Amino acid sequence: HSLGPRNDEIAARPDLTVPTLTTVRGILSNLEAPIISTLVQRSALTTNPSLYQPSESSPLLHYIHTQELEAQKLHRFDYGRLEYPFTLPLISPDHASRANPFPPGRFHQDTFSRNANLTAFYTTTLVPLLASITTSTPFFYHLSNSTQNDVAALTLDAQLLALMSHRAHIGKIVAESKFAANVSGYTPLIYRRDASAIRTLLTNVTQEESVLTKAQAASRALASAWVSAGALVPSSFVASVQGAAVKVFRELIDITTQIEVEYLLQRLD
Ligand SMILES: C=C(O[C@@H]1C=C(C(=O)O)C=C[C@H]1O)C(=O)O
Repeated sequence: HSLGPRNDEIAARPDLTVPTLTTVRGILSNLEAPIISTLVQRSALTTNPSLYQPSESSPLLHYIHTQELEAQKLHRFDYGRLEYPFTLPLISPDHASRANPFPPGRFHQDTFSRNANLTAFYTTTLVPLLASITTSTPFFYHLSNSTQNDVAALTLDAQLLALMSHRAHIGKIVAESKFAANVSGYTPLIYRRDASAIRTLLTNVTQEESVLTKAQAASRALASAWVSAGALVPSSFVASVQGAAVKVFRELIDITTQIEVEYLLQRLD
């Protein structure tokens, strides 16, 4: 696909207009509860470190691959869905032409996914944190009293990674919406391929801080709700989940920012 989409593929691609930044921020905010809920559920299971070697042949990525083959048939990764697979080839990029122009505000598919960074963060940073939450009574009960529930954990890992990936790749529409609101500011930087100036122009530290503050409050609320609901979790559960949630959102902000920059570098292709 290095030559870009085939003509029939282009014809099949809708002209998708992105929402304004305020609406996109609401879309990002709407993903915080599901990400943190899944993190809370996952934190109440034990962790088998052998599933998470940082390699493409890890049981984690193998499990995700089997799910993605089915998901693809159900159109999970179609154009404009902002869901990008971890183990399958990526959708081909858009190229502007006279017959197929991309005015500001129209979504323009690029060639980037940052899923590899997410799995690296997950296996090297998040899994050790999850493993340190010593749950002696995971919610799947086996008569053998084994605390190992590999499939239950992997199912939640796959769900959590898909949600995190979706959140980060919404950076593409954040970027389009910022571009449409400031075409004359971004255009020369894109032509100069000045990634660091683009990053400076799109970064909003106040917004980032508000995302982190909300993640901290939401993780306290959701983890505490598990305790009130009767979950047999250690006394450190709420604090541990909060610590993990803040790490997750700090990483998501960084990866979202990278995705925004990369999207803009290809915006005029
Ligand atoms: C998503 C935005 O862009 C950047 C990334 C942020 C994030 O991932 O939440 C927050 C602020 C910006 O630095 C935004 O401005 O809302």
